Amino acid sequence: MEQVETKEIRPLRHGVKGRLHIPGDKSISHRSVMFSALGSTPVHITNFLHAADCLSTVACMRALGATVEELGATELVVTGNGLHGLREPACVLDAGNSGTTLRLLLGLLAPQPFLATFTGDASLSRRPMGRVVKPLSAMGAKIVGRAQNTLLPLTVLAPDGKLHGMRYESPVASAQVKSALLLAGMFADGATTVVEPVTSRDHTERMLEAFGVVTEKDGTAVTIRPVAEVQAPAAIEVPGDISSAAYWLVLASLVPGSQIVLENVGVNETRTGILDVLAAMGADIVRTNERVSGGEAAADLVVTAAKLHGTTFGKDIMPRLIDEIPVIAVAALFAEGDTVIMGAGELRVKETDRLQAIADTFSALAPGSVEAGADSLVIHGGTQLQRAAVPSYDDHRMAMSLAILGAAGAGVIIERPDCVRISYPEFYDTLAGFGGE
Ligand SMILES: O=C(O)C1=C[C@@H](OP(=O)(O)O)[C@@H](O)[C@H](O)C1
Ligand SMILES: C=C(OP(=O)(O)O)C(=O)O
Repeated sequence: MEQVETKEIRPLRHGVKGRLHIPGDKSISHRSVMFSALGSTPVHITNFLHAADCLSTVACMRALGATVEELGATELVVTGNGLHGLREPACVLDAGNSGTTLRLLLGLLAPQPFLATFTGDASLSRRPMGRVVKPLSAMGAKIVGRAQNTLLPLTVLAPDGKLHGMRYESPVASAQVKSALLLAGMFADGATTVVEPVTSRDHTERMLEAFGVVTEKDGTAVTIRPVAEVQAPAAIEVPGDISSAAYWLVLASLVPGSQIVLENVGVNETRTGILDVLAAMGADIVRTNERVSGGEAAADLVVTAAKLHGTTFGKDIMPRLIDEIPVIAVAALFAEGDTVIMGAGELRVKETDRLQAIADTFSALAPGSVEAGADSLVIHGGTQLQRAAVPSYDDHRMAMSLAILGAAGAGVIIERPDCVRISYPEFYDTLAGFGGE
């Protein structure tokens, strides 16, 4: 029988204390390298997220002709060959586990006068790409692939002339869809507008502005016009990732006696849904040292343990906390009363089906604690916990959320734990520093 790697997380015996550096934001790190590759002057990127997903983006951009120098693990200098300077890659582009790499690059490569083929890992090969291929094809892109051009492997061919700008009403609130179309729209023959049901994270719009490209916002609609060139900034400082800070926000809230300071966390309001939900649950989180860098807001977050109670939220806040649902579900498990999460269907098409994964693992660790619907979860707080072995589903956010559940509760054994390398390689070391291993 195949030996499955496991990691045991023990219950913490005391509160967590101290100051933590939070690794760079994943979304902003991807964009910093992609957009710098479109300029013609060097961009010095600091606090870059040195994790597998962003390294997939670095490898793809190198294959497309950009120069990426690594001054250190989290410090890069990226130099492009101008807006029209990407070149045909000599190899297949591997997006690994990263939906952001694949969807944004489909948009960026759709207008280019060359061929590129994408592959990815087993998880990415199951995720839906029709949501970007369909609108890009309507703009004139030629993208072919498995399952009627909706699944990896996918090949982007040179289009016949320029793509056509268009107005697209997206059925999903997705920054990856929006960003793919805005990037393609830079090279189109007219304006491109993306309308979302609810506004998704706006890092693309903010970083484009730092590159001298203005987008126009009108409600949930964003418009980009054709661009002749971009002016790369000399430097980009990536703030800490609130999606990584989320694990410590929940752990310190749950374990009595805790107080920690999470340094330099990105608090762009399209990302701070978790702060609003935890506040509604009674958490004690205070922002200090608020500042803005490169158009992105950041702050230190001071978290003190508090008694949490259940809450209800739905689709309007979902894009602002989409990746934090697994760890919010952990907070709900320790809260008093029920938490109801609605409009969360997008979780079914992430690295794994996260609604099913939460339902199955919580049922093993706290039998009877969760009911999953088609796009909803009800979590019964205060359910009796037990130690058990549970799979990570090779999903970094599931592995980290389960580790927090075990550390704050009765312990846990995580099968296939190493997927945390996707977004937070030092996660287990940090948890061990708190006594959780
Ligand atoms: O644009 C981005 O950087 C991301 C957008 C979100 O995905 P969707 O666009 O699919 O919602 C999020 O889940 C992902 O982790 C990163
Ligand atoms: C969904 C995620 O990322 P991506 O879509 O880039 O794979 C995530 O990090 O939780």
